[in-house]
Amino acid sequence: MLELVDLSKKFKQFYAVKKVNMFIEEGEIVGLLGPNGAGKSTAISMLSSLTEPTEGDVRFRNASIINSPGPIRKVIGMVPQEIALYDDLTAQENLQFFGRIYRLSGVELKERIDEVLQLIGLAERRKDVVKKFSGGMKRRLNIGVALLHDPELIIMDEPTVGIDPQSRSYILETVKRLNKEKKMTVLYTSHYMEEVEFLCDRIYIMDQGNLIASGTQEEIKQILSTEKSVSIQAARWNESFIHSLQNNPTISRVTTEESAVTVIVPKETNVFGTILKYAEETGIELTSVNVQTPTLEDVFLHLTGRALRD
Ligand SMILES: Nc1ncnc2c1ncn2[C@@H]1O[C@H](COP(=O)(O)OP(=O)(O)OP(=O)(O)O)[C@@H](O)[C@H]1O
Repeated sequence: MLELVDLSKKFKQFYAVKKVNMFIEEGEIVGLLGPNGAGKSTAISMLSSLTEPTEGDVRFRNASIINSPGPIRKVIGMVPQEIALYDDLTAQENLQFFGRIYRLSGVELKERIDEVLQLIGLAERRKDVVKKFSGGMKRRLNIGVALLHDPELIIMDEPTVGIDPQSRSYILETVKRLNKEKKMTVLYTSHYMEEVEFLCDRIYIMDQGNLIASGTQEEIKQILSTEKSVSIQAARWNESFIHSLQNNPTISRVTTEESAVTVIVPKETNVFGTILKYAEETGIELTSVNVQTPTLEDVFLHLTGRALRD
């Protein structure tokens, strides 16, 4: 359906997106994962024909969109990162306003608004002004606007940032439903790996303008097939314990969080004895030591040396 070919965007001397190649097939949910500043918004702005690339091409159903963006604009629904709604209008009035921009009117517009309000779970709040809405409700209405013209392809730019868990899971379930019931193709960008793991058939991972991994979840996790990650939990940590782990040559990475320390070691290594020994030497009371199946977060850490949410 959509193909990005050696796509680049340069701002002065700085590449926000560098030679990115991607494809999206009809009916897929594709995830674009990367930390803040990775280049996700710039990439989707080019693939939806809002920004012109510096180099490369975007092909929609085998035709370049650079000089003829008409066909993609007709079928695309874009959910921007920033909420674009009128605070003093009701949910329904916002949908009417944006519906007219999509050239919908009369019975068709009314039916589309009814369907969208059901989909985003705001039918009962249709007559309330948006300024009374929670952040999550505004996000849902923002998604509703992009669904008004019944797009074939919807692009969502971090649609769950800064909202309550309930709205977040509502949005994730809605995306799944749109894909399953309406066969909508979805490109979902996020810096939350668990969202992408939950939703997506295939995933692209970007960092600093570059595509650093792509494939199904299983394929991406294969990158770590020679390593395993071990999660260590304790009530308190001390620096000597962390230093001992960092100085151990078989441990390739140590990540410290409040409640857990994670180490990456070669798959065949038995690291339990070493961890117990360090804990004893440094007076740490361990509560658990577990080998974990790798997550996309681990893969990102492995490829870049940084955590996804740094
Ligand atoms: N118009 C612009 N002029 C100059 N630099 C820009 C412009 N737009 C984006 N950038 C830079 O390009 C890089 C990629 O930004 P982009 O917004 O695409 O990242 P992102 O992955 O979407 O991250 P975020 O989640 O923070 O939006 C950033 O370093 C950003 O500062």
